[in-house]
Amino acid sequence: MNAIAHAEATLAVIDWATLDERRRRDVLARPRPIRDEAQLADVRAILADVRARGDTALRELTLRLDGCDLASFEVDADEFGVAETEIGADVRAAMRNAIAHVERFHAAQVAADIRVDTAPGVRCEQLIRPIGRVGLYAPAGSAPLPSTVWMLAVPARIAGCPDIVLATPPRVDGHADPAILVAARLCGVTRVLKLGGAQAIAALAYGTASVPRCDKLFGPGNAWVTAAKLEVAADPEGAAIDMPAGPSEVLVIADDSADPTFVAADLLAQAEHGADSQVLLVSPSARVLDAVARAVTAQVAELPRREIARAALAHARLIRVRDLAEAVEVSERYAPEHLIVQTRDARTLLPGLSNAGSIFLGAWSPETVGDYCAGPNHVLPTLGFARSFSGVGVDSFVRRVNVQELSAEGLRSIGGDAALLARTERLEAHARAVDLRLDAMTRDTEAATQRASA
Ligand SMILES: NC(=O)c1ccc[n+]([C@@H]2O[C@H](COP(=O)([O-])OP(=O)(O)OC[C@H]3O[C@@H](n4cnc5c(N)ncnc54)[C@H](O)[C@@H]3O)[C@@H](O)[C@H]2O)c1
Ligand SMILES: N[C@H](CO)Cc1c[nH]c[nH+]1
Ligand SMILES: [Zn+2]
Repeated sequence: MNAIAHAEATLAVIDWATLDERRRRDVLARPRPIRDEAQLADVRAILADVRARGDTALRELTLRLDGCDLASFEVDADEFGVAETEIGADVRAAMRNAIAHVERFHAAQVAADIRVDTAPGVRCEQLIRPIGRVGLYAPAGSAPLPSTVWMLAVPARIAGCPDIVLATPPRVDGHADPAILVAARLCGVTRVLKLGGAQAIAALAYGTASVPRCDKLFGPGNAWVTAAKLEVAADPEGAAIDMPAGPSEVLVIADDSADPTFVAADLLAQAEHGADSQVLLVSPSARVLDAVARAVTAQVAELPRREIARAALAHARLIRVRDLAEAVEVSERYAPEHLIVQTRDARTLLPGLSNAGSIFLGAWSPETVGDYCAGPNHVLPTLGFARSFSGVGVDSFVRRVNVQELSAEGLRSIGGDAALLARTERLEAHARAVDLRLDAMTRDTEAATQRASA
């Protein structure tokens, strides 16, 4: 192990070849997003309180956890108006550009209804129907994230969701972050509630006198938000959720052609999100690993959020592998939220990569552009869920409704199979629902034959 120690942070290079299987598992392990049973108990108490006492509980929790006493959670026209004056024309223009790119990418995701005759007279359809009311969450604890507003609201609107509600934590002065409000307006979201944490999720999932109950909840958040989302998703009376989202993650694969200052900057971009951000560099080049470690240590000192970034760097992993094929293996095994490939011909690695929320190819594709304005979504699976979940997209906001319409000919052709298969499962009532109809058809045919011959 080659350690580059500095006063602020120690970035140690781990040699993958020297690790046994158990150590490899430990190196790639993530901390549990929910700290312990006590934190889970807190979240459950908040959910139960909001269910039992509605707005009164919300008001008390908002005072205790966000430090402000709100008579109403809803952002009114005046507050939207003030927000507009606080955000410069340049920022608004950049938001408009970002929203346009995100719209362009997501518009291409729209799926069409399908209609297939699987056998003569057996018409099968799949209709795409938007979810009725969706609840979006834009984090604003340690840093307000207006970009999350367009990443959620744009696909919701493209999907055709008729009712979009946004929740975001209030500041101690009782106002919502102005950039979040401007972003909401630009996306056509007019209902914004100043609620944060588990209490926001409880209100959106169960409804209160002033918060409408939503069918599905979307968006990232801290451990309280994530735990609350998982709880309401497991409750049949709660709400569906997009995915379990945890702290931000980046894994960079770099070869000896990579610019260490670019790689360091990309690692720090995720590290500054939170002390629990997951930051990994995998490279076959000892020189690059050492140079990146030095560049990280130099760059972090210049950052306003350096203490947060340093806390995340304390558990960053710099892994030396045999070659790029082994780097791909490590990345596939880790399944990062973001994967950055800074190698000579980055695209050649793409066929071997599938366990990642979002992939950034080449030196000119910083992850930052994906966070804001390239077009794809930034609400992505973390915690290894990139193995089985996709990021948010238009399909997250719709349901596929199946339709089947059979003619008599259609039922004649497949009804016998259905009845036989039902009896194989010992489900007699299922079989009879078919047989009754086939018998009726036979009787009708016989009656028609008799009439014709009379
Ligand atoms: N995976 C993704 O796609 C993605 C995208 C963007 C952000 N993120 C992550 O989202 C997270 C945002 O977290 P945040 O904290 O900045 O904002 P947040 O809005 O998620 O949480 C703030 C709220 O947490 C609640 N809270 C704080 N301390 C509490 C306590 N002790 N008990 C109960 N509730 C408490 C408060 O009500 C507060 O309103 C970060 O971890 C970031 O990495 C993930
Ligand atoms: N990187 C975050 C997702 O992990 C998204 C984000 C928003 N703003 C900046 N970054
Ligand atoms: Zn980010």
